[in-house]
Amino acid sequence: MDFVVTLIQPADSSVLITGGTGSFGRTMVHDLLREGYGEIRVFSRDEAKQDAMRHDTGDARVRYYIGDVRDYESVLAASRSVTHVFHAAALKQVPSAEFFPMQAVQTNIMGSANVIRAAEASGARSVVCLSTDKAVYPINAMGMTKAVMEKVAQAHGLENRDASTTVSCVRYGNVMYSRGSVIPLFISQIKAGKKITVTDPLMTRFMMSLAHSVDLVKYAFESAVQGDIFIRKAASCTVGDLARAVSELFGAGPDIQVIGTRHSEKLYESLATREELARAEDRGDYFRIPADSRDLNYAPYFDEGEKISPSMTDYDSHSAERLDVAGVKDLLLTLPEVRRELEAWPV
Ligand SMILES: O=c1ccn([C@@H]2O[C@H](COP(=O)(O)OP(=O)(O)O[C@H]3O[C@H](CO)[C@H](O)[C@H](O)[C@H]3O)[C@@H](O)[C@H]2O)c(=O)[nH]1
Repeated sequence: MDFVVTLIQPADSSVLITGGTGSFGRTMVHDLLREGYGEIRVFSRDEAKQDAMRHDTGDARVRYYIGDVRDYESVLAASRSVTHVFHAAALKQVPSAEFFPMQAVQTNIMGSANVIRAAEASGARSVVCLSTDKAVYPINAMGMTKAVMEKVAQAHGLENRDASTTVSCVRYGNVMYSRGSVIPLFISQIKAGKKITVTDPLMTRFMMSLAHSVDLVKYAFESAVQGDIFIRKAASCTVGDLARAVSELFGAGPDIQVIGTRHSEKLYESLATREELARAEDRGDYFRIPADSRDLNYAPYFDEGEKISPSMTDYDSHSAERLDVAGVKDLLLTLPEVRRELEAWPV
């Protein structure tokens, strides 16, 4: 059978971004506008953030939809005739998901199922769902609900072999300088003349720039097959080295106070398990983890295992390429936000 590949031109595409007013959404909108996309729909709950974004962006190709992923009708209304969906809406703060796990279930699991169902009902070609390293061996409700979101995304193709919408996921590490994260916190502590609060100097995290996370979503968007999970390889660092790098850049201390590990956080994060890596494709900057394509007949799950080399290990932030203090400083200086903070700070 011959396959006819029809390439959709950006100008003929209509993209929906759920959670579109967040850092990812705003960056993606600007990228898509630059690439000449015909219509971009920003879907979110907060009218004030949409209003601010409308003023900043000032482009009639961007349309704004108020709604909540928990409400199927509101997602469906925003999905009509879209060609692609980027699903970024989530409850992603670890503590709030711990306090209110059912809220995380409703947004991250039920909401994601609604987004996928609405995309399929609208004939969209693809959905890319944003996940996190905290979904791998999850210990907190945010990670657990994101892990189930990944399963829901993969079940879409398993349950319906003729599905017209390709659903994939991407897993992020920590996005540097994202709202409420540790880098802006360290900078504000230095600027206020306070000690830098470090949980555990030996704790490690994957460091990703926002630009790299947008690249990862675009990569999935361009190359995903039903049920794929994509990971972008990233370097990691210890929190102690991160604190030292920020202090040196801002000409401070280092004046560090060790406060201890917070509830529901891990010493290190994993972007992929050894079992996933055993069937993953190494694509240079990325790993592609294909979905388990055994059918819904239970027998193959019990009778057909995979041989995995004993030398295969997880891809985690303890064993990944490790940046030293100089390397972290170089990476920090690639971030426009950090450069802006430095310009406004007399070192
Ligand atoms: O005062 C602090 C706060 C944090 N940390 C450490 O800095 C690292 C990063 O902490 P962040 O709070 O920036 O990030 P988390 O890994 O806890 O979680 C982040 O990434 C998640 C996705 O993986 C969610 O997006 C979440 O909202 C976001 O904060 C962690 O090792 C943490 O222990 C400190 O040393 N001192």
